Amino acid sequence: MDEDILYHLDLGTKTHNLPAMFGDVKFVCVRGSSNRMKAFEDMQDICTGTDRYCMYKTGPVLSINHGMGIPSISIMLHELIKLLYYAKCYDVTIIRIGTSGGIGIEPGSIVITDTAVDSFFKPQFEQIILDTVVTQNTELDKELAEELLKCSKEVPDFPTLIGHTMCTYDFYEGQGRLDGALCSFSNEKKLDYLQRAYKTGIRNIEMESSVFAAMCGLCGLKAAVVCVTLLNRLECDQINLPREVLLEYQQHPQKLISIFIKKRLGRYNPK
Ligand SMILES: O=P(O)(O)O[C@@H]1C[C@H](O)[C@@H](CO)O1
Ligand SMILES: O=c1cc[nH]c(=O)[nH]1
Repeated sequence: MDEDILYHLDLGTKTHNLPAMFGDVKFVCVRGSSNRMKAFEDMQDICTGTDRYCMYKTGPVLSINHGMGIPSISIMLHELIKLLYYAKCYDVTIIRIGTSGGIGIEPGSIVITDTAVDSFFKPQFEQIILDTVVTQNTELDKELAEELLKCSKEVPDFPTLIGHTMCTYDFYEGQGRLDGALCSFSNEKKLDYLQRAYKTGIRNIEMESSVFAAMCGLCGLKAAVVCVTLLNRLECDQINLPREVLLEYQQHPQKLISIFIKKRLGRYNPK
């Protein structure tokens, strides 16, 4: 294309010098909400002309939010990956830092995803392209997951593990919840489903990992998904912890990723 407008990011190849703005990026942290982004970086939003996404950059670290669910993160990833390409970035590591519902593990734990699975526990993402269902691979980078697990030894105050992550299209019935506006199954059916999920190695549920793994894999980006669990779905559906506790939990993956980045940059000084 003579010109490419990254519409949802309010950036473009003719209006912005993308290599000058982003050429040194080595780490991209993506997360759901823009507020959480603000807590991460006290910086000027790069995507000022749009309220779809917010983006902040500190040296080699780019942070961007992706909203909720597969369609929202997918749009952001298309434009972000093109941005990295136009900026001539190389050796980029991309990490989704998120929240999730845990299965059979203590709330506050971190799950580093090895493979994202769908609601049938299959390690795949079904993308509809034109009128064809295209099945894409959802495995994440194993070495990166191990490196992150190693970094977690520096933050022993919360358990961290590697496991499968189930990615759904909905927060309520789609995640086997009984507390939505619609509720079409029994508590027994719900527990049977979640226990079967646990037996296949699934340790948490969220709503973006499958398309994230698939798109990053297809584009050759080393990617990881690191989510804190806010509740144990074998015990409840409602997220009923006090706001302060939830905010503290959300810091867990952030602390881990900050150690990981500092270590990679040779700037980690354990206290
Ligand atoms: O934005 P985060 O990482 O918290 O994402 C999870 C999955 C859904 O987008 C959202 C539902 O509460 O939480
Ligand atoms: O249960 C949960 C908690 C956070 N995010 C989800 O998608 N599910």
